[in-house]
Amino acid sequence: MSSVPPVSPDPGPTIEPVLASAVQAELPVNEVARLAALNRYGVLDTPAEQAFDDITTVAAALCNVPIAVITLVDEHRQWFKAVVGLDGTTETPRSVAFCAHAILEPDQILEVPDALDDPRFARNPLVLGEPNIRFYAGAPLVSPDGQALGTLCVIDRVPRHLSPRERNALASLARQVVAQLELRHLVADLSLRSTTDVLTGAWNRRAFDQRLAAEWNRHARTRSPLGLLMIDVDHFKDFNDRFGHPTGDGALVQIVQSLLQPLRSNDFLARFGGEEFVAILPDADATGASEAAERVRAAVEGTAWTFHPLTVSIGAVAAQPEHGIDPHTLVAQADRALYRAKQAGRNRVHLFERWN
Ligand SMILES: Nc1nc2c(ncn2[C@@H]2O[C@H](COP(=O)(O)OP(=O)(O)OP(=O)(O)O)[C@@H](O)[C@H]2O)c(=O)[nH]1
Repeated sequence: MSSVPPVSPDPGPTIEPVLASAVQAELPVNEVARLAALNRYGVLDTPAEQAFDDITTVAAALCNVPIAVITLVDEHRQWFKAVVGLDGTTETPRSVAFCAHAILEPDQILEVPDALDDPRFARNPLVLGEPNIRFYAGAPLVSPDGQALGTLCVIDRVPRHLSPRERNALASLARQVVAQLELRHLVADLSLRSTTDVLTGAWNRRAFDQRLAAEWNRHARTRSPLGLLMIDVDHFKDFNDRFGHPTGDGALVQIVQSLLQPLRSNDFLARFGGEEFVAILPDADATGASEAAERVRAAVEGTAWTFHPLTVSIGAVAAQPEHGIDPHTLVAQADRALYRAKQAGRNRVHLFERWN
């Protein structure tokens, strides 16, 4: 065996590899507000939707390009809400995103006729490799408060230009993307308002009915128990009479905080009406429901009240699938148990146990 290392063959003249590297866009001056506006829409990582898919389809057809994308520029990535012509791609790093450059000028379409001729993009990995971008035009998606959230962009693998009509059409479609985002945001907001109690911020009766129906179905499907607490503030009329209705309103707000504090994150608290609240306790059997009720009762009793101490009485109940009851009966039984707790002196829990 020789200790002399083998002589490597002459490598010949060196060829510099063309290294892909992106010229990163600067951050917009209003980046914090821009990201806040984007997050307000709650659109990131949502499933595909026909209305957005339709817009990219129309954009690709109008501009006669193989690729069109609705892309939203998140903190470290651009995420695609809708895409034509890029199978399976849902996001790329922000560092290589053309759109990260486009959002710097919210009032203009960024048009790159030939990426290989543009020092910002000539060595971009999306140009030198898949999807081999040569032409790019991105119309910023500008929210009503002036934040550029991302772009509607059209892309080709050959150099080209947009005609003035195509530019106008692309800008119009970008406005339609924002209109769709606004519409969805408004609907979500309205839906939240219609299920929230204005005074306390707790879920309202409508939300309770919906959640009880959903939890009841789950309870029947998984054959897991379902607990329910009916909670009523004690002597609240006296409190109102003594301190006035507005102070009573403040106390109801404080009560909701006390009621929520011992509940688990998947429990559901709603204002049933007036000074009565209801909590749905998924998977809680009779023992779990009465223990949770006692924790809730104690939390209210232990609250540092602003005006005068308040207590609650609680009717607790838990359904097992073999009980063969319906959700209305569950609520009625919790109400009966609450009545018993009131009769027994208030500031206490009564567990409903007898089904037959
Ligand atoms: N401030 C305020 N009071 C409310 C609200 N909703 C219901 N109430 C009051 O809650 C009181 C309920 O009175 P009652 O049903 O007699 O019950 P209670 O005085 O709590 O007596 P028990 O339940 O038997 O302990 C009434 O005075 C209602 O006006 C509200 O939104 N704000």
